[in-house]
Amino acid sequence: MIHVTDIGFKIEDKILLDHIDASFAPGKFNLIIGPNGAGKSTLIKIMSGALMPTHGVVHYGQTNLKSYSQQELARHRAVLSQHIECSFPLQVWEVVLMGRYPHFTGKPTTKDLTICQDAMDYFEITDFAERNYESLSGGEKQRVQFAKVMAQIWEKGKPRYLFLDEPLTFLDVHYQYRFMEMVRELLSDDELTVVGVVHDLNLAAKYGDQLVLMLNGQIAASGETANVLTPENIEAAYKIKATVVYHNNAPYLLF
Ligand SMILES: Nc1ncnc2c1ncn2[C@@H]1O[C@H](COP(=O)(O)OP(=O)(O)OP(=O)(O)O)[C@@H](O)[C@H]1O
Repeated sequence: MIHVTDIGFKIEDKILLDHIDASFAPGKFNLIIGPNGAGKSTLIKIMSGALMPTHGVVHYGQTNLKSYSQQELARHRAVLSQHIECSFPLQVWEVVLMGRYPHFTGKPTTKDLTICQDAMDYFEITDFAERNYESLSGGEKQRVQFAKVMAQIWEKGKPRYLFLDEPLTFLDVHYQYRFMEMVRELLSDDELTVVGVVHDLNLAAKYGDQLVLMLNGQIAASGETANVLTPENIEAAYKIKATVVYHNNAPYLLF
């Protein structure tokens, strides 16, 4: 469980986040939505420990995020962001192995290598394990990054935290849905807490259990998907009229 209490963040006089209170439960697909510039990535950075808030506190379970060492944090939480460049030539399996760096010193153990193989199998990239990472397409690179971050927190039996900042960038529609399904499957482990940012409101409607709608650095609405994705909330946040229809008991938006 992640608890965010009274988080504020400002740069000089610009307030990026203002009085953010939220909780993100394990075993649920928690998604943050909101228009460009609303503060979604900034909140993800603060929750993952990449940015220090100006105000407020983040807890993983009962533990204040500030009390983790960098290495301990890296063993518990992984972050997938949209920046997927690699500055030197590596084969795909070597990129995935980077996810295990917080877990070994010197040489990877057999367990590390097995985990990398399992993660590559899970994300269906084993066929190009020996390829030069830079030769892959944008979508293929993104799948390699998924395998890397999951290899980082693969082991069950302890609380783990996964942050996904616009993970669907570069993926075609097949892999967008496939990836959301894969995260859903991973959530059968109720020690895994996932918080993701997505722009596609229909993907949020289909897969999100709990949504947080951000606007101007604040939480405009939060809770169960159907209660957040209302025409009123969508118009207030995105300045666009939407009709909500229901398909298989899930809301679907028409614009
Ligand atoms: N270093 C910075 N200096 C000044 N303003 C910043 C800085 N970093 C972010 N911002 C501003 O803070 C606001 C929130 O940015 P953030 O990236 O969190 O938004 P977002 O909701 O993730 O947006 P998007 O959907 O476009 O990715 C934006 O207006 C952005 O321009």
